[in-house]
Amino acid sequence: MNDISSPLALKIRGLAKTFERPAVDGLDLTVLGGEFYTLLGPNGAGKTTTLRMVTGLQAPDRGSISIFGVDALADPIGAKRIMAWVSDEPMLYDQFTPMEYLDFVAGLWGVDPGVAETRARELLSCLGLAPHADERCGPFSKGMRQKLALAGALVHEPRLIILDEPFTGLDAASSRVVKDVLREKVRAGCSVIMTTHILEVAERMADRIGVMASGRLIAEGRLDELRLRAGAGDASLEDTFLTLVAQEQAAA
Ligand SMILES: Nc1ncnc2c1ncn2[C@@H]1O[C@H](COP(=O)(O)OP(=O)(O)OP(=O)(O)O)[C@@H](O)[C@H]1O
Repeated sequence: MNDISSPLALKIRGLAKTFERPAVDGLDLTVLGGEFYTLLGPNGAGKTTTLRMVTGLQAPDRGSISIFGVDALADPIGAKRIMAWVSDEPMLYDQFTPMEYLDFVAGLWGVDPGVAETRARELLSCLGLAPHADERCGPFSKGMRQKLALAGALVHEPRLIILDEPFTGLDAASSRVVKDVLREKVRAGCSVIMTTHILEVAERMADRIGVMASGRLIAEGRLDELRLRAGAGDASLEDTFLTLVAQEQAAA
């Protein structure tokens, strides 16, 4: 049952997926409207599998996923209309120029062509791709492709933006630009959930940080709350994170 007045950007309950072993193991996770949420965890913790289930790329074994009150399992198209997914290996059409790509993606979402063109130019400008707007994407660098994928994900003005490792392979200038665009989106009321291994990004950008291990959320909160939880005093996020994961492994 959809409840589109829900203030929760993302509500995951009892989510589970097993491959050879459980990858996501009864996960409960909530992202508030207007919140920047960062998901941390060691390799294999189940972060990407979680996001792939949220975006409909992987079917869960059990559990529920609601996006602003839209049941993402019962109404995947309704859910996709209000979210964006940026994977760590974006698929682009090499023969398209950025403007053609954005026009194509906007068309899939039924965005009015005039509106789409304005948005496309704004996004390319914000992301520093305006000088390449009419060049074919084929020879683009990884960073340029990553930024164009982000533009493509934002062209239908989603309310929830989901990113898997968006800063991997970006140089300092590109990282800054992507951070600025995401911050601006959150200022405008969007919600973001993002995985990263770059703890400094989580520390600087996240309203709340969730730490996953073995398919479950083992800790969640603001950095000061996580420090308290880890008994880590004024330790860095890296120390706090490593302490939390070690505590979980010791308890397992
Ligand atoms: N399609 C798949 N088939 C089999 N096993 C899979 C598949 N996808 C993920 N897994 C397994 O599920 C577990 C969780 O993987 P996942 O990619 O979700 O972790 P992650 O936290 O994103 O890790 P990383 O930080 O390394 O990206 C791992 O053990 C992984 O090998």
